[in-house]
This record gives sequence, structure tokens and C-alpha cells, in this order.
Amino acid sequence: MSTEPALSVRDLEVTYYTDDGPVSAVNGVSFDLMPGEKLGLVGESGSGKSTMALALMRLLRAPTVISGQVLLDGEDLIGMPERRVRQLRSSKISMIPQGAMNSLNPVARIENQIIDTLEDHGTRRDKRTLLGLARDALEAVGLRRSVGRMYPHELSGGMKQRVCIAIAVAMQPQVVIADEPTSALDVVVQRQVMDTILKLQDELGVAVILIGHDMGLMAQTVDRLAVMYAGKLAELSPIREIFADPLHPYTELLIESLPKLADRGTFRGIPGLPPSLRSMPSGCLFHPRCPKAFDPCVDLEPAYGATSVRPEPVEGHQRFVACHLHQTEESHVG
Ligand SMILES: Nc1ncnc2c1ncn2[C@@H]1O[C@H](COP(=O)(O)OP(=O)(O)OP(=O)(O)O)[C@@H](O)[C@H]1O
Repeated sequence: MSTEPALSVRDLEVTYYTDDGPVSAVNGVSFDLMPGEKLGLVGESGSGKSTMALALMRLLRAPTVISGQVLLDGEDLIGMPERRVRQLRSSKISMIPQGAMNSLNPVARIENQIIDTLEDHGTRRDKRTLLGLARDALEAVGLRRSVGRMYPHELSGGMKQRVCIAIAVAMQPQVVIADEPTSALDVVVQRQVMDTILKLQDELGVAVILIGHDMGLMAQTVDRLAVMYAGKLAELSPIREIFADPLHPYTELLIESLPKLADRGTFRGIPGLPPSLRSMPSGCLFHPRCPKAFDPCVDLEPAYGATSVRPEPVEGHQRFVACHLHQTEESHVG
């Protein structure tokens, strides 16, 4: 496997300009996504996960301001002319957006919607070949080729979501961002849709960013997990290590809030609420809710970086955190 990241994000910031003033939804996020890696991204509602995904796709519009770097094969997506971004979308980086299945065009046949994506992103082939590619894409996600002739209303939720996956991978991109791809589906269909994504991920060697709330699903699915809180990364660690020994108290509480059999279904949430993005607390953004907060947390913002106190980890097992309980090397992020 190549050691060059498929995607490198540095100091990504996104500010929405609203009538009530600016909202800093993503605030200095940095990480590397390795080729073929499955990276999970979790965090409470409003923590900035979808905003980050849309920023990585350059799908946010003015008056939103994005800064930082998003390097894809050495090219920085931020600041790149829209024409070039359009060429890269779908061909190198694509997305299964939140609620994707509702975004299918109700009056267009499924195969034409896949062909549109192929043509939109520069595939110049005759209609017959394009039709073949579209039907291949449907087969790749476990649907019959004849589904191509159907309209969205003729399909179940799970089938529609598979079509969206087919559209996202039709151009064989190197990075796919899946924003809550299984929400609004029942549990059995959720598993089938997730298995489809994982099968394609494995076959195509594509790197996946899987966004969600479900820590249980993440535990079964991803290689590393990034935890977002109020627009910042709190921790990013390999999945095994993060569950065995969470570094950030917020990660610990997220894991503890998973229902356990022994608790007989008792639900333990995280006390308090995330801060308003318009008036952030001083110091560590999590300190008002943190059971382990101590003096420096109130005034001093912890730097996000690689942990430096543990024995040197093997390649790919580095852990990253922003917490005063852990010493970090700020210059090293990934
Ligand atoms: N178009 C917008 N204009 C202004 N503020 C926005 C806009 N979109 C999102 N926000 C704000 O940005 C913050 C981050 O929202 P975002 O949807 O990225 O969070 P999220 O973690 O994806 O949440 P969820 O898990 O509910 O999807 C929230 O405070 C939200 O209210």
C-alpha cells in the first residue's frame, strides 16, 4: 500500500455567514486519509461533520468561507478553479450525501441518472457503452441490471441507497465520503447497504470517510476513528486502541454511552449540551462538560497533535488528541 495519503487535510476552517453573524462550523481540522483506509467520523449533531464533508467536496457556496488545504494527489482543492473541481468530483473524490436517496430525480430512469454522472464528469463514450457502464455499476452494488429501466418511486429505500452508492463509485474515485449512508433505513437493510459499501471499498481499494453517530457500527467497520467536537477534532486513533483506551474524555463518554447488555438497556447520555458556535467557551471547548477538567482547561486551548508520551507507535497506529491530559507534538498531525 502506498504511504502517500489519498487525501491530506490541513487547518481546514469553514465559516457560515448568517444574518445573526458568523458561525465557525469547522475550526482548524487536520488529518491524512491513507489509500484504501476506512476512517470513521463521529460527533454529536451540529459538531460540523457534514460541513466538513461538503467542504472536502468544495460543495459549499458563498457567503460561506473555506480556508486551509485539501490535498488530493498533490492538488489543493481549496482555491482551485471550479472547472477543475468539477473534473475531480466523482472521478477522484465523490460523496454519498446525507439523505442521498431522496435526491434522485423522480422523473428520470435510474440508468440515465448514472449516465448523467458519467457524462457530467468527462466520460465521452457512445450511448451503448455508457449504458453498459451504468448497468455494470448497478450490478456492482447488488442490483439487477433491469433496475436501470426503473424510476426511483419503483424502488425500496435500500435499493435507492444502493443506486446512490452506484452513482458515487461509477467513476472509480480514490476517495468516497459517505455521510450517514444508512440513516432512515431499517436495521436489516442498514447492514446490507453497509456490506455493499465495504465490498466495493475492498474491491476498488477506495478510501472511505464514513460519517455517523453510531459508535457500534464504527467499531465493526472502520480502521481509524476521528471524534469531532464543536468544529474541532478531539481525537483520532486506530479503532481498536480508541475503544480499549480512549484518550479524550469526550471519546470516553461517547463509548460509555453505548448501551451494554449488562445495563439492561439503560441509556447513559453525555451530560450538558455542546456549546453554541456563536459563543464558544474559553480554553478547551469541552471543559464545561468534562468530568476530568482541571485548571489549564478553563483558559488554555489544548493543541491537537500526535501523542508523544507513549512508546513510538508502529506506522498507521499513531494517535492524535487535543487534551491537556496528554502531551502532544502539534507539528505532527495526520
Ligand atoms: N447553511 C448553513 N448556514 C448556517 N449555519 C449552518 C449551515 N449549515 C450548518 N450550519 C451550522 O453549522 C454547524 C455544523 O453543522 P453540521 O450540519 O455540519 O453538523 P453535523 O455534525 O453534520 O450534524 P448532524 O450530525 O446533525 O448532521 C451547526 O451549528 C449548524 O447549525
